[in-house]
Amino acid sequence: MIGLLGGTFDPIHYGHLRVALEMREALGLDEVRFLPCGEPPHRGRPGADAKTRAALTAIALAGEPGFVLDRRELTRDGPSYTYDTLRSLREEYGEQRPFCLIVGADAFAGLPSWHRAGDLLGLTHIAVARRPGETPVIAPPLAALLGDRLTENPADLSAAPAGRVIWVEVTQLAISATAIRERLRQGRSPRFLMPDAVLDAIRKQGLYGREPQRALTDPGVT
Ligand SMILES: Nc1ncnc2c1ncn2[C@@H]1O[C@H](COP(=O)(O)OP(=O)(O)OP(=O)(O)O)[C@@H](O)[C@H]1O
Ligand SMILES: O=C(O)c1ccc[n+]([C@@H]2O[C@H](COP(=O)([O-])O)[C@@H](O)[C@H]2O)c1
Repeated sequence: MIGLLGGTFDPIHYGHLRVALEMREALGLDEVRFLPCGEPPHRGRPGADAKTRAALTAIALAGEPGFVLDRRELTRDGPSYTYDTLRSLREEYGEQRPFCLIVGADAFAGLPSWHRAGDLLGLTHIAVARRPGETPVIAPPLAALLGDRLTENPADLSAAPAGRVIWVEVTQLAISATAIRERLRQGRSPRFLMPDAVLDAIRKQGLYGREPQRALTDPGVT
């Protein structure tokens, strides 16, 4: 089964990486494809352009087997609708390969407003990252989409190409790209919230505002 983690990744951080890894383990995914949005459908313009966000994502994934950068949303015109991405993946992998779209609970709550929301579960399973101890609140429009598709058994997902929804408990890391951008803008460090290699690239390219120079050189510490 292929895991699909779409996001604006503006920039990628440990919240994304950790959820991908725990989903891979919990669901026995063959790989997790990270799909940076070209043009995010439901939000304003990102802080960095699509090519840059994808390049930072590539840096973050380097060296982790089974984590793959998928650039297909970057080259499409218009909003990066997940429905179009799933159709494109189906053309590549055929109708039988199980897909599992990975989403955070926040993104999942907004699912009814997505483009062709009613058709998505015909193309993929969905795994929702749940905080430990959290009882998911499912509003009526989402309940209508879900029907009886909820399962607690990962084997139900491997057994079919699409159509089931599972909640997976993941270590909650209260990290958001918004908070990272804000820190960078204010000259505060986002170190340890994201891979050092990603932060180095951000600093080198002067993205998301500037951080102050260190007053002292500290050999061996970056
Ligand atoms: N800390 C986190 N833990 C679990 N899932 C996360 C976390 N941060 C983001 N996600 C999920 O990853 C996917 C992509 O998220 P996105 O790129 O919008 O990151 P973000 O940090 O939420 O960004 P922003 O703060 O700019 O909204 C979404 O499904 C989102 O719910
Ligand atoms: O297809 C849609 O209409 C749609 C609407 C909102 C979000 N999405 C997808 O959900 C993923 C997370 O979105 P975001 O805005 O939290 O980065 C990303 O892959 C988006 O393309 C998709």
